Amino acid sequence: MNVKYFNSYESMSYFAASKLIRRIREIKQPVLGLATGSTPLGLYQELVSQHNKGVVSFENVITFNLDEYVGLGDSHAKSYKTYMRQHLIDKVDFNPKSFHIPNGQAIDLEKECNRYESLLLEKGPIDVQVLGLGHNGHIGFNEPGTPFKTKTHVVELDITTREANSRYFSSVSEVPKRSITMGIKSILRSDEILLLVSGEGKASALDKLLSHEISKEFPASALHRHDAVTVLVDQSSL
Ligand SMILES: N[C@@H]1[C@@H](O)[C@H](O)[C@@H](COP(=O)(O)O)O[C@@H]1O
Repeated sequence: MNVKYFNSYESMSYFAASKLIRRIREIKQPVLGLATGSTPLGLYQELVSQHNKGVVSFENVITFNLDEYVGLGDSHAKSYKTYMRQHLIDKVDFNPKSFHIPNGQAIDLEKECNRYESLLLEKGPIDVQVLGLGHNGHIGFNEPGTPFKTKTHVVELDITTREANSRYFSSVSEVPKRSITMGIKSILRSDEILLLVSGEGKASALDKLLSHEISKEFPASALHRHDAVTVLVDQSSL
């Protein structure tokens, strides 16, 4: 695990964007794994800005998002699908058919998880997977206790996760109780992983990760089982 420290959120985001752009230009049909939350917003802003300058095209890029809330989808302002459209997909020359995200409104959630996992296997492996870090060490929505062998599955969200994410909703009771997330196994299949760490209160999660203790009680520790992980730390925010 390679760890890089940055003095500002902007420099971390710029570095991450440059890395993705390099890969997009190297590979004929790049497959990116994307995250939501506050952390990657600067990265997406930088990708859009570089696209507007003509530095990068997303025409041939395929993307897979990590997760989606159960019950939310196209028409909901707080769905991760809407987030991705607002911050990246609708702002660049992206082929909408190449953007994949679990369908949180599927009637049969188990079937939806299997469909998403099969699609990942068919179109993958993911060339670069972007991750954020939850305060409790979650990656995607893989909460503490998730076995490392899990594939795309339905999760009961921790109350601490719902509270942390309630800032996007009018109250914590509006935050869905479940989500669909790529599993830890699905994430570890990626060729390369970029874990972005930014935000108040993330210092203890980062310390835990860097202690190298591997435990399913701290999902991000599974990343020690992958040999191409870079952790980008925005020191100014911790
Ligand atoms: N499901 C998302 C994760 O994909 C995200 O990486 C993490 C950190 O969020 P933030 O970047 O807002 O701190 O928590 C959320 O719940």
